Amino acid sequence: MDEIDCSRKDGDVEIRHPTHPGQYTEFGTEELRAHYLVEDLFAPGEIRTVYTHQDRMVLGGAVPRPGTALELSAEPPLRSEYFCERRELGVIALGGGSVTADGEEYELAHRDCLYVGRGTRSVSFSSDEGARFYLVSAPAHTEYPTRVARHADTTPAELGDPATANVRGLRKYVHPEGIHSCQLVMGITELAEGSVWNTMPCHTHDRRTECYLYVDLPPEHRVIHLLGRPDETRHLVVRNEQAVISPSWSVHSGAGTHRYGFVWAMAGENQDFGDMDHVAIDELR
Ligand SMILES: O=C(O)C(=O)C[C@H](O)C(=O)CO
Ligand SMILES: [Zn+2]
Repeated sequence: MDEIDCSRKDGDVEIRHPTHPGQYTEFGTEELRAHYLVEDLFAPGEIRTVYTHQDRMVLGGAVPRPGTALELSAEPPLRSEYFCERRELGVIALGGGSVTADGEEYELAHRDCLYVGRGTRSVSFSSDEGARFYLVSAPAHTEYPTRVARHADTTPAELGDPATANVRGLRKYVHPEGIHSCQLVMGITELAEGSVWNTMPCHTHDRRTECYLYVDLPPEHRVIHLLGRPDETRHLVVRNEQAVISPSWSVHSGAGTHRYGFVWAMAGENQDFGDMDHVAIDELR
């Protein structure tokens, strides 16, 4: 296959084009990574963003230096005056810091979530503790209030079993019974010590794109993330704080060489968490 331009830049934003489920089977390791893996979202003193045409989600990382706030701007691909002019934004703090939205400061502890509604003109990030902020945005048709969900106040759904090495707690932050949004559904799943599998048995969801950001993985460890159609899977070897974009036709599951957690975020046709196309383990190939 000819080399393809799968991650061009527009301004400072990396652009990812959608792929057809017939294409990825022809991809080698580098093309798989260039299409589906987001490797370097977090850099000191920068806000980095990746615009995927999969449900037009934007993934980002903001890493403010102590004493200097970083302001989120509307980069050229958005063709808008300010970032949230037509978009909503979910933020997960990785470390303690604050987000200021239209002059209101929200203090976030590690793993807290801030939802920023459409129409918010200014959003900035600051931290004296070296926090990283993970950003996920989707187009929004109306305005919902900006709100915080605290990790400490959210009761996780307990999933999995020690016998299948997939004991994990799933916290929902942005969802129809929690923080209201137009499209975004977002939360965090944390594996128990000794568990390594996420989202197995796995699923696709034909009506949404889903992105995972892996966290809590020591530098020398990796997650083997499964993607592709259930009957023809491929894998990505993923480091800590790297993200994976899963098209609607792709499974999204993984096993780590160590316990870890991951931020999951979806956008698309509906917000029904249970709207999954389940795949039995014996259907996987
Ligand atoms: O551990 C899990 O299972 C998950 O966290 C699943 C994701 O939330 C997901 O894929 C939702 O569609
Ligand atoms: Zn899913």
